[in-house]
Amino acid sequence: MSMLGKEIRMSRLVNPKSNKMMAITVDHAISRGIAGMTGIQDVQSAIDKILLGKPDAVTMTKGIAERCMPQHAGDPASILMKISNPAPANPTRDVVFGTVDEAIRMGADGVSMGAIMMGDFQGDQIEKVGMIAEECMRKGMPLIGHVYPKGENVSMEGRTAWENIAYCVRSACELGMDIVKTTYTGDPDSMAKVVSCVPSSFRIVIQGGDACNTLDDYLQMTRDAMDCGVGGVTMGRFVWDYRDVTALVITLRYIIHEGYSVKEAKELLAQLENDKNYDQF
Ligand SMILES: O=C[C@H](O)COP(=O)(O)O
Repeated sequence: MSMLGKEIRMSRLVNPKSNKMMAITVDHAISRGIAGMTGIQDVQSAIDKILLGKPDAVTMTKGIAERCMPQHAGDPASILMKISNPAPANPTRDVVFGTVDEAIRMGADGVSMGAIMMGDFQGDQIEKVGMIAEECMRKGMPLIGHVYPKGENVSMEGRTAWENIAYCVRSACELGMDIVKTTYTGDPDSMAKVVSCVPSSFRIVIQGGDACNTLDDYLQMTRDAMDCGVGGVTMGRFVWDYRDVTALVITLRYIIHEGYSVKEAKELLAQLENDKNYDQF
């Protein structure tokens, strides 16, 4: 079977210079509600600001893509089509509500789905991922998994334990995903152990929201993750809750793709927030 479709789409998701992927997510409302998600209540505005910062991709559901992306049809950023989410009433079970065909029809370069591991619905989650992975393979579509150890059998501390993160990452690889998005363990040494548990061609990217309290911590986590072998980010809340979304997207892009240190990144961010000269970066 030809892998050309997957290869072409993957090449749009990953920066050729850095070999990292930088995606921003706006897919939170179904699982987290909308009242507390102030940065994406006006989702069109959030997407417009994010795309001005030139990420590689934006993760969203089909309905938001249909309504908010037509005016960005010429933008090089890819759509990652999120086809599942947990509902607040059942937080340990991702429910699939979209299809690979819809993602293809909307011009997406990847399908994104979640799986909550180490909980009551783990078997169901594994089964669904396996089936979507097979369909993605057949249709030439990369599959990005949001795979977290957040089931009933995991304590709050266990959600960032390297053993549990490594289990999620390894499972994603075994189930046929192309990229896994998961939680940062909290330090580069334990994250490097996670990275060592999958073949080097398998890409791990990290989320951001829960892990950090301050801007410094967030930038440092991103720098450390890139340095210990993590293959990119798919970040949401911290980015679109920031007072200058476009400036932070550009700053993260310079950490991820241009190798900026935290110090260089903070200088760039200050300059961008002051001058608003986004188009020069
Ligand atoms: O897709 C949503 C992610 O799980 C959350 O990303 P975030 O933690 O950076 O908001």
